[in-house]
Amino acid sequence: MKLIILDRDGVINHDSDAYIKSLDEWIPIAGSIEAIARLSKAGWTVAVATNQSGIARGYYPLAVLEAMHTRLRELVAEQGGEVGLIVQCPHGPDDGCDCRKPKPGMLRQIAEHYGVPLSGIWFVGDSGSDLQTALAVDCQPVLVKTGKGQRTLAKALPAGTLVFDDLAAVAAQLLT
Ligand SMILES: O=P(O)(O)OC[C@@H](O)[C@H]1O[C@@H](OP(=O)(O)O)[C@@H](O)[C@@H](O)[C@@H]1O
Ligand SMILES: [Mg+2]
Ligand SMILES: [Zn+2]
Repeated sequence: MKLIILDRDGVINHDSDAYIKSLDEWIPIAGSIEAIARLSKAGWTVAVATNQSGIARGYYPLAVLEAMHTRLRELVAEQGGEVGLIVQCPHGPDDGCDCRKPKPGMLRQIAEHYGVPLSGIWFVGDSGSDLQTALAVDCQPVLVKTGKGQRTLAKALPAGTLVFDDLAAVAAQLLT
């Protein structure tokens, strides 16, 4: 199966250093919804792995997070595509969970859900933590320049990291 895993904030939707705390603040990055729909219609399974420590920090309730993901699914469905499994880590940095990136627990959960190995699967993110998460389970680290991507680019990247302007460019590469 053709599986790609996406980080959410800074890849699918705009990110903020003040967290994305409401449905109104959840704004898709130009081309990202269409990119997910294009991949999906071409037979790709598009999963999402997202840290959401704002839950643990009390910035927004789980219901708001779920409303954002419902909106994502609706927008992609309007383009004829569908979003696969969305996995989130609601924990804080000090909670010692196994799912908060750069730990690879969410990627492992997605792989187990679909019954596929993770090796070589593209994991698309905007932060260094996303790249480290990919490397931890032999995924292909992919950086986009949206969100925190430019900041991440300013530092050394792991060898072999693929870099694209945005998710639309990632999809264009995979669909050529
Ligand atoms: O990029 P993904 O994983 O989808 O989501 C990132 C968000 O959960 C937030 O993660 C926070 O990091 P801390 O969780 O406070 O270290 C900050 O980077 C926020 O700017 C950001 O909105
Ligand atoms: Mg991100
Ligand atoms: Zn967690």
